[in-house]
Amino acid sequence: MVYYVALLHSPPLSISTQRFHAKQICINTLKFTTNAATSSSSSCFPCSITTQRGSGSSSSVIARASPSGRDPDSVDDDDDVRKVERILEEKRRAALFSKIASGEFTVKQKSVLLSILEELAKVGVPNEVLEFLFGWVDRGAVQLKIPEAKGSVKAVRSVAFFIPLYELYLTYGGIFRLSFGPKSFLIVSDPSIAKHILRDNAKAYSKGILAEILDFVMGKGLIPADGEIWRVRRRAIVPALHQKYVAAMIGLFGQAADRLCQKLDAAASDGEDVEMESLFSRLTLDIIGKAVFNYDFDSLSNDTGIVEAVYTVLREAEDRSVAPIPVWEIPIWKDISPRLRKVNAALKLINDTLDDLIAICKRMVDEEELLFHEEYMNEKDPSILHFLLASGDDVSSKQLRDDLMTMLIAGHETSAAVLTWTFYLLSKEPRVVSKLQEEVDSILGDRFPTIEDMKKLKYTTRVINESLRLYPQPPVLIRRSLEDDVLGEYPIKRGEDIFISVWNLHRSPKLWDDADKFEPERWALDGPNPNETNQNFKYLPFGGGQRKCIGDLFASYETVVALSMLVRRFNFQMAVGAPPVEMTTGATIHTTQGLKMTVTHRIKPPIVPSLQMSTLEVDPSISLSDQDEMSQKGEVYQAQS
Ligand code: HEM
Repeated sequence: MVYYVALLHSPPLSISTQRFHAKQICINTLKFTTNAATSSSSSCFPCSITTQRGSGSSSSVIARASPSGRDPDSVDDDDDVRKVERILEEKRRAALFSKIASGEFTVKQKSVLLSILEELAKVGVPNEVLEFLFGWVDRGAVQLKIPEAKGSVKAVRSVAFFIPLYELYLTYGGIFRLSFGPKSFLIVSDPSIAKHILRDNAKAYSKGILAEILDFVMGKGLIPADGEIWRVRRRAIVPALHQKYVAAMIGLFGQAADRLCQKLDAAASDGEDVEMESLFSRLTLDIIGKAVFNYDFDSLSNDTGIVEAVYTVLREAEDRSVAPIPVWEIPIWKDISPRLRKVNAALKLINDTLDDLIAICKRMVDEEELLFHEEYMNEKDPSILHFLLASGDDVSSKQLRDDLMTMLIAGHETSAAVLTWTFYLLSKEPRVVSKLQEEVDSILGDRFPTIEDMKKLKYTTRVINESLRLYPQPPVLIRRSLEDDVLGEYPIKRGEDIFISVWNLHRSPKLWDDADKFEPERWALDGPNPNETNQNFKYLPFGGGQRKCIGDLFASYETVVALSMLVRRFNFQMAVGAPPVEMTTGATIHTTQGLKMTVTHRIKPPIVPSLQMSTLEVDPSISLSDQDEMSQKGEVYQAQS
């Protein structure tokens, strides 16, 4: 994710396996107003202890309360009653001190000073003296310190960085600090802290390191942007993904998936194994190019020019996110490094292409007579770019390019990774595949999927939901605190770099039954589609709060369409002799050596679609069997024999 993350790939973790479970109390916030020695009236009324949890902090305060609700000063003195109350009060305070001393709600990492105070309490130092000392102790000296894992991680050099973070989470809990020399990160794996950062106090956090890393390719695009630029761009872009647009995209998804099916047809017929990860990457590149700026990369059949440039830039972004030293920031390096020169040339080609597309689109908008309205969509070019230009979006072409590039990257690698890991998971669960095929056969038959089918393909959707739980893309969300804050029980300073480990949240044994098991049935078919809100931030497939993914529905439908169209037509198995499927990280989770599969036609495919794919418009209701059905069937059966 970040070049600093690569520090994880350098020196073995020397971690003390201390576990911290006790509750905290911010001792210096205790206000003991009931001092019998100084105020006879105040000592009459019992103290009630309240724990304030609103902001995530857990500071205890002692407030006075009158049991009768009467004004204390107006109470007639009754010496005996007051004596009893005083004794009770003394007892209560003594009990509280002994609880503090025992560490019941006290610090998880004690300062030396606090330890001394606790020892004094244990050996019977009078309460008055302790009260004085507790009041005198500096706040910082007794504040909770976040559990810390220090060290070096040579031992895990070859592992995707979020894997050791999981092990550390099991030892250190929902929030801990990971330090390497002077640099440190907070690792968050607790749903309520994630909710606080992403939603409740989102304004206090920026994208931090992520924005620095992605600057060369996304500039001030929606993912890295913060503050006012982000607000303005989000407001401009989100309306472009309206319902009518997403519905139109279903046709595009179907066509692109069908192109992939044709490729797989050939492979199945020739008995050739296929590398599915790269095919999914091409599928989703073709989709997002059309969907965002109406450009057909045609990467399923073409591997040069602009497609190569896109991959060069993507690889660079991923390499930078895990590089140990940011060499690209060294001025002279830019001129002498052949790799950087190649990256710059690729960026130039992409930018020039985007500029051309923007110019073409501007001309189209100028010539069309369509009035702009909420669900505006040009049927010939329903792209997001077209919507933005037609809306009169007043923005520099650099900003527009940054936004388009951001969506290209955000919507390409993520969906490809979801499909890759879904097929990997399915290869191990024939039971799930059978259920999936049964549903797809009965709902889709031989048609292209429509928007109505999206509601009906419930099990298919649950398979994607579950795949996103086990392989969240990206596995970690990055933030930096812009101001001091309190996370859970811990005060933090401005400028902290934070990783919210979605991987840990999604695989936590504390939050899920059989957390590592691929079980689409854990999501009820007739229940709501799981999201961060109804799962209370233990499930974050598309993030949450104000920076939540804008393409969530798009991506859900895209993956459901591709999955359903592929499994209704083919069976997929891991290829004999395929390299082991292991994970590595870039912006998303990749395999180390691809996902090599053997594809076979299903014995009884519903039908084999074979459409002309030149335009975007597909009448989704058209049954493929209406179109030259016999000849297509002939091809299938030939291929099978
Ligand atoms: C399965 C596919 C996808 C997954 C898993 C996914 C996941 C995510 C996640 C987790 C975030 C939040 C990042 C953060 O909080 O730091 C995000 C943000 C974003 N996604 Fe997606 N995404 C997917 C597809 C798409 C698509 C298709 C598009 C575009 C059409 C898109 C555009 C964006 C944008 C622009 C943001 C930044 C939003 C903002 O910061 O305001 N994503 N995505």
